[in-house]
Amino acid sequence: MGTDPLLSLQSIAKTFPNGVTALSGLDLDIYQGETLTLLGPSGCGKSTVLRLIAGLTQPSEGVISWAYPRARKKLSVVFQEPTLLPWASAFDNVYLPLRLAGESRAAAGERVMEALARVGLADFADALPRELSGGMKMRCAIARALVTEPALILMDEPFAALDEVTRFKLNDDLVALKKDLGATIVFVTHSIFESAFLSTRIIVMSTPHGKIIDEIDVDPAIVRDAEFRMSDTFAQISRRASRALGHAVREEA
Ligand SMILES: Nc1ncnc2c1ncn2[C@@H]1O[C@H](COP(=O)(O)OP(=O)(O)OP(=O)(O)O)[C@@H](O)[C@H]1O
Repeated sequence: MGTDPLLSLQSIAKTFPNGVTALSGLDLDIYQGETLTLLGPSGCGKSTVLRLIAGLTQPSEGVISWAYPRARKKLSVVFQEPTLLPWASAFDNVYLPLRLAGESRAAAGERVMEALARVGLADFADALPRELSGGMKMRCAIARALVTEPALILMDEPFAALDEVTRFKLNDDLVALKKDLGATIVFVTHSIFESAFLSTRIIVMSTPHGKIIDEIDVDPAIVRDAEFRMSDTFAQISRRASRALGHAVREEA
């Protein structure tokens, strides 16, 4: 991890036109190569942070500064819903961002197939979304996010709608992908175990206004495998996150 942040959110406030203040006075640095999770109760502002970073909404106050101007262009977002085009094949869904960037199908083909292979869908390039399971649809959405070779991947509860076994599998796959790609990941989740498994840093947020109430560093050198899930370290991280989350929910009550 470098010492200079890839991006910095400084004194960020976000008040929506209906008067709801989702965030105020938020300071957060995101470092190159980390897997940062934003963990917190529903409504504490996690998605708003992600949407601000993605440029899908603008802060009411404060600034988001990037290490280099191109960095903000090299990001991809994965949402909870895979949002695939129902009439298009897995190949064409993954090709979409390249098509929108003006690339021909032929020129993009190899990269599309490579992205599908990375998520284990090489044999399903011609399948329509309705022919894919929930987990495969999400893999396809991840392949679509990877195909542009982003430096930063923003993931908003991507596995929340999946059953636990599929979720574990996709967590494992994300760790492998991350090792391969080295991209920076910002991951929003409600799940303590998911955050403990994936993260190199956990930011625990609370209501009101997205207050950061704990920050948990997890050694990036830890191998995130089945053994890690059973380890004391994993239990310690989970306990600390759980305690912080308990405070977050009590503050809310
Ligand atoms: N477009 C919007 N207009 C008005 N209020 C909004 C809008 N988007 C979010 N909010 C409000 O801002 C607050 C933070 O919402 P946000 O979706 O960021 O929380 P979250 O932590 O991601 O929640 P969840 O885990 O349920 O997705 C909530 O009170 C929400 O109702």
